[in-house]
Amino acid sequence: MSETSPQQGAESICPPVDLSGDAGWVPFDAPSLVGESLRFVSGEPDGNRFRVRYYRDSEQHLHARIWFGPETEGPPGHAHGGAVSAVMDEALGLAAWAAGYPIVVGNLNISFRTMLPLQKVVTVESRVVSAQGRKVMVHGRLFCGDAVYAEGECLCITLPGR
Ligand SMILES: CCCCC/C=C\C/C=C\C/C=C\C/C=C\CCCC(=O)SCCNC(=O)CCNC(=O)[C@H](O)C(C)(C)COP(=O)(O)OP(=O)(O)OC[C@H]1O[C@@H](n2cnc3c(N)ncnc32)[C@H](O)[C@@H]1OP(=O)(O)O
Repeated sequence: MSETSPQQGAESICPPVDLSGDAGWVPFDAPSLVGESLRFVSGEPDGNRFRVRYYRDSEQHLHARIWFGPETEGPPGHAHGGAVSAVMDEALGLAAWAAGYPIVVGNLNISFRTMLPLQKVVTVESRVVSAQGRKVMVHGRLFCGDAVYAEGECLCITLPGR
């Protein structure tokens, strides 16, 4: 039996993708706000899983430009629902942090509206829609052009003492 190298069968790294923002968006430095812990989604900006860049618009709303790579596959040729959920978890939770609320996510509801083809650049837009006591509600939508792939409602709970 011939030996196989761990490299054999590994997918090669996909070429660069354009994650630039819309006119008027300003790059948002997530690690400077929340530290380096967001590696699950944002940790490999040149890899084959997710590639993410965050921006804020002139009204300070957070936007994410995201490429779903081949390693996010669920249904053949399309993104795994957990991959979409992970992106929404990070992007909507980060939107609360960016709005000044030190939170963790307590509840996240995702509606998967359309299957998301792999190797597509999409946008997550988010809005902090309410803040009452420790509860901060953030809504978001993952889309490209007219195609909406997922919508999310994220209940964030502020952490006392932070
Ligand atoms: C990701 C690192 C997190 C570490 C945090 C530390 C430092 C933070 C630093 C950086 C963070 C960086 C980035 C953040 C951005 C994105 C990261 C992605 C987001 C995540 O991936 S984050 C991980 C997943 N997340 C969890 O791992 C949470 C596990 N969980 C808990 O840690 C507790 O469960 C907690 C704290 C949520 C609440 O616990 P608690 O004891 O402090 O407060 P309590 O239970 O009293 O709830 C107070 C009021 O919220 C209502 N409430 C609570 N939970 C609810 C629910 N599920 N549905 C409906 N209402 C709910 C109650 O009903 C009550 O409401 P009322 O006051 O009206 O009665």
